[in-house]
Amino acid sequence: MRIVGLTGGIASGKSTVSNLFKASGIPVVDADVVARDVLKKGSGGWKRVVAAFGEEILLPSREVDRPKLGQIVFSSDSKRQLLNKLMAPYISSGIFWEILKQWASGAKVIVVDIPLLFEVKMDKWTKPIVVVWVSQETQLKRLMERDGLSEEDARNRVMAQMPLDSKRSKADVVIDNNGSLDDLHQQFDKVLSEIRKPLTWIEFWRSRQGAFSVLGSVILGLSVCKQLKIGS
Ligand SMILES: CC(C)(COP(=O)(O)OP(=O)(O)OC[C@H]1O[C@@H](n2cnc3c(N)ncnc32)[C@H](O)[C@@H]1O)[C@@H](O)C(=O)NCCC(=O)NCCS
Ligand SMILES: Nc1ncnc2c1ncn2[C@@H]1O[C@H](COP(=O)(O)OP(=O)(O)OP(=O)(O)O)[C@@H](O)[C@H]1O
Repeated sequence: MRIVGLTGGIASGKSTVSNLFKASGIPVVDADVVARDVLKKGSGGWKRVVAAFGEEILLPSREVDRPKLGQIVFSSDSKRQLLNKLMAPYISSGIFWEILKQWASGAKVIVVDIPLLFEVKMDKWTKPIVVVWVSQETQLKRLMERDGLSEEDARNRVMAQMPLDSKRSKADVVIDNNGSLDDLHQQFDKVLSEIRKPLTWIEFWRSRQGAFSVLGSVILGLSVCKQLKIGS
């Protein structure tokens, strides 16, 4: 099994590339989707975040007012770090379970689409690391167009992440997404051939995917035993 790390900056084009992986039959674990579930009303993450930020971040439905919480955390490093600290355990375990489910269903390659790959140290578990890179000018333009943000709000969100050039320097594979969608598709085809090659044994163990496979086998084995009530 190969766990591919897909990252970039906000609005750099990760979801666009994710959709190309899905269209090629490769399952994608989307960290943003996992993070949304963590904040679902009544969940453990929701309780911790509401306790820390107060009920003013809730809509009348008592679901989190996401734009409002975004405004709070993307304009204050300390509040963003607090949110990350509260949510990180739930996000990491959620990503782990999603990968395990895909692996148990026989997936040979799994892509993890995660904006904060380096920040949450998921880069240790993925190979290759694919970074979708754009210039900051393109990034701000697309972010403002897509989300209807002011330049200040867009810049706050961009500055809340590790600089994209730093991520690019840590990448195994860089997709330059400054061009058209056709240009992106051409680069994607090269990436696809790269990730379909099996990992060498050294890559398998060095990227901790060996450890993941052992851990996943133990957990799956225990859940099968529990279901069959073996050893009870
Ligand atoms: C603050 C929240 C509620 C704002 O929600 P909103 O719907 O407006 O934005 P959304 O979740 O779609 O995020 C848009 C993009 O913002 C960036 N982003 C999100 N959270 C963070 C963060 N903590 N630090 C830096 N960038 C972030 C990502 O590139 C993401 O793709 C939301 O971003 C959130 O819950 N963030 C904390 C969880 C997290 O860290 N998610 C990143 C997964 S690795
Ligand atoms: N090559 C391209 N040319 C023009 N527009 C693009 C290109 N790639 C992506 N876009 C557009 O730019 C915006 C951001 O792309 P996308 O949503 O894929 O970024 P993302 O990295 O997933 O963002 P986020 O971090 O918010 O999840 C979208 O509106 C998308 O349609």
